[in-house]
Amino acid sequence: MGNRCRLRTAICHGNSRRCGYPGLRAHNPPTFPITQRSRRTYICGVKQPPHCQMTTHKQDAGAQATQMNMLMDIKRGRLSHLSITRCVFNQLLIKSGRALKKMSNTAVGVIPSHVNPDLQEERDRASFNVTELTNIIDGGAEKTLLRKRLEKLIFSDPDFQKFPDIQTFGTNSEFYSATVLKSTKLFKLRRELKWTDEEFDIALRLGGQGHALGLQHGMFIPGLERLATEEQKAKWLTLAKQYKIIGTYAQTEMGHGTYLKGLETTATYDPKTQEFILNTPKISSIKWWPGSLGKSTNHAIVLATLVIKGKKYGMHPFFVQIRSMTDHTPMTGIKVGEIGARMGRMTSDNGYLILNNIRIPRENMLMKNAQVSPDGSFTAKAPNQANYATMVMVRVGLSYYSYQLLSRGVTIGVRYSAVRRQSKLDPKEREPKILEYQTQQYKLFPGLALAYAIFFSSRSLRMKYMEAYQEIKNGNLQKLPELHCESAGMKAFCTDNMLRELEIIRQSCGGHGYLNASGIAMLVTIAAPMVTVEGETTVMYLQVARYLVKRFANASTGQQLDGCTAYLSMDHAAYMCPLMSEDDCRNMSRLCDIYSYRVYMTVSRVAKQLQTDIMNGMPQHFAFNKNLVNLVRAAKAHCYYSVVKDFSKAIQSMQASPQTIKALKTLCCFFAIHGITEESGDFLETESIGLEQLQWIKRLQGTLLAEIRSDAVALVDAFDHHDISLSSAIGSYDGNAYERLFDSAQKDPMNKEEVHPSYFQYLRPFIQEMNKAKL
Ligand SMILES: CCCCCCCC(=O)SCCNC(=O)CCNC(=O)[C@H](O)C(C)(C)COP(=O)(O)OP(=O)(O)OC[C@H]1O[C@@H](n2cnc3c(N)ncnc32)[C@H](O)[C@@H]1OP(=O)(O)O
Ligand SMILES: Cc1cc2nc3c(=O)[nH]c(=O)nc-3n(C[C@H](O)[C@H](O)[C@H](O)COP(=O)(O)OP(=O)(O)OC[C@H]3O[C@@H](n4cnc5c(N)ncnc54)[C@H](O)[C@@H]3O)c2cc1C
Repeated sequence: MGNRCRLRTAICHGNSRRCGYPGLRAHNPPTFPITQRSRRTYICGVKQPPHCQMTTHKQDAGAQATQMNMLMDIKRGRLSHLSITRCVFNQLLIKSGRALKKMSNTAVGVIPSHVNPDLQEERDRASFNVTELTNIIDGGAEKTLLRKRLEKLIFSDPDFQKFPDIQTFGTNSEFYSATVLKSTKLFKLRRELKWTDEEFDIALRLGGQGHALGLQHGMFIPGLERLATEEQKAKWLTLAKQYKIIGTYAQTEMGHGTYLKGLETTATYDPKTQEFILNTPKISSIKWWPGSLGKSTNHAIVLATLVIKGKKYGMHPFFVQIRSMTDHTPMTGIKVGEIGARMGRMTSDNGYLILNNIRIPRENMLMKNAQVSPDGSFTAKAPNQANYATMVMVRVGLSYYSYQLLSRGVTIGVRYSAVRRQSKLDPKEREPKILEYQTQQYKLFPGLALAYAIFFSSRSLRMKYMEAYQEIKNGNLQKLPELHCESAGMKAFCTDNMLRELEIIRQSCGGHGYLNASGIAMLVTIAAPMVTVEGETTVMYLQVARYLVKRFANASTGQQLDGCTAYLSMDHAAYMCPLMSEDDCRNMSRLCDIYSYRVYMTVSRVAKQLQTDIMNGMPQHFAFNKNLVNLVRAAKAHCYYSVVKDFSKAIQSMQASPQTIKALKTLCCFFAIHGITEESGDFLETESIGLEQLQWIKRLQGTLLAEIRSDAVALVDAFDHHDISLSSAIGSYDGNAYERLFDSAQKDPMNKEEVHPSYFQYLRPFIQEMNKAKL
């Protein structure tokens, strides 16, 4: 109601005493029932003066002139569109004839075709060529063209164009249907157009959030590729790749997600029938969370503890049909469904699965790594952890996915900050863009730098993964421990920091950041589970720490280490902080040395403490638990160092113009020194830097914020996210944030009717009752 009054105030040129909101307090509410006829003449129970009663009373000349002036103001862009409702405007149209109608179309619900001048100004001042950086991110100019070609194809489809609105306003069920439609359309296009894997990957990324059938390509197909024998692949992988079957990866249970040795689902071998009998015997053993399971899939890779003649052989994968291929109903003995509403948008139909004496043929155990022969003898070709291969792949993928989410978020935050004006810096000047405030830069630029850092580091991880995967496929598991450490560490680092920065960016958008239409709120909720899925952050950091402590022990015996822990075997005895002056703080090689020393000290201290505790008689698991916080600290330090190093190396080897290199170097340096200021306690405590160096670093941080500020919009433009992928009213390429916000509000189903049914059901009787009451 208040809003309505405020709107009237705006329309009446702020004459609030005559018809507006503050005047309300001076009036008594009407003491008669409000009828359809009388409704328009009363706003908040206040009888409106004639010039505000546009549809019910004849306008006088003055009121007409007022409306005409207002329309002219709107046309010139002087009046905030937020302050005009479509309904009031329609009333104006009826009264003011064709000439006015023409003008009004440019004002309400119509998004200008030009780029917001405030954003254009930012683009004009860029110090480097944005397209060049976009090409680097895409992997070359021809890849950018390929992406754009796919964008054009996919986003010309009205169903994809509608998707952002369904995401913002649809019910869970509508959103789920839209994601099924989206997945099936992309799958069909892939077949019809014979897309390569690369083209399909790009298409999936462009498709934005929510793929009901995402697990098909996310884990089901990769699971079959990694866990099935050649014979099994010929049978099922082909069906899966042709979408003749739709599947998921069902590992987590209600009682256990992290501790895989604790899984309670059993696959008991029956040599008489040569079948496995699958059971989820207790409430805690119900499969719980698998994506696409709730409503979409008809098959699953079910991870279960193998039992032969009463003996347990650890977790193994089984190929199970869960729904009928004719009517999609659950197979006999299976109960399956959705697990319920969750935080934010449900980007997949996560499900539960109960298995009650489900018999599957012996051949349905995925036997690449271990076999059960018809008589029930068990043989393993690889350690049981080889069955974790699908998870390693997804962890690598999630690191890159963190880049995608964060780069979208920071695009929204930076563009919005360039078009939003608020408060005063110089009292004589107009209100500045909020991007001018140093504190705003401090909210946005760590996320911007992190997005680039994650991009380059996850790209490097992907390359290492491809190399190692080829060897692992051929049975050489030598690189597996390091790959596990790096993928677990990057997954934890990227998702954890990405989520933190996204929430800060959301807050940097003020009130609008809380609206779904902003796009940033949605990104935060989509990012939230990423810290949990595929290995919870702390658990993953502890896997890294375990590897670091082992490698430290190796290095202590004089072994020369290679790979990501090589620094542990370097001689650090003569370490001195390499920063001799403030200028040195821009030297990436010196900053990397500081990081390397900090990790070395953190790892060595916790490793020595563990050793002392064990030597003093503490059982190993107790000693480990007593040092968990410091172990996680060591793992985080290791990961930060790796990412700084990867980012810096990528720039060193980059073929690009000096201007682009300079912009990236500034960002990389900012990323490194930001990490030091954030954890200055650790850096000081380990004597990686001294107090004086910290002061230099903090001073430089201010300078770098100002340097990045002038290129901030160009740096986010270089990500080149399509407006449909961004789904953001405040972060679109044209920067017409207010018009898009208003336009979006008009699409809210709540605005379909002028008066909500609850008014007639509850509010009107209540108001009437209150008006009849004596006191
Ligand atoms: C877009 C969004 C898509 C989202 C999709 C999400 C899908 C999912 O979430 S699927 C479910 C994912 N589930 C998980 O990630 C479970 C997490 N838990 C685990 O991975 C394991 O239980 C873990 C790593 C914590 C512990 O492993 P576990 O074997 O039980 O015991 P642990 O004693 O720690 O390790 C034994 C050895 O295996 C090694 N190891 C552990 N994991 C791996 C691995 N993945 N690869 C290679 N080696 C491994 C350890 O380093 C250790 O080696 P060593 O003995 O030489 O030190
Ligand atoms: C959106 C979403 C999608 C998912 N999709 C799938 C899917 O497709 N397939 C599937 O199988 N699963 C899926 N999962 C499940 C997911 O993989 C698990 O939730 C995840 O692995 C974490 O396990 P948990 O829930 O058991 O957490 P828990 O392990 O119970 O974690 C709770 C807390 O305990 C702590 N903790 C646990 N163990 C240790 C330890 N050893 N040391 C120190 N601290 C510890 C953790 O740090 C955390 O703080 C999905 C989950 C979500 C949220």
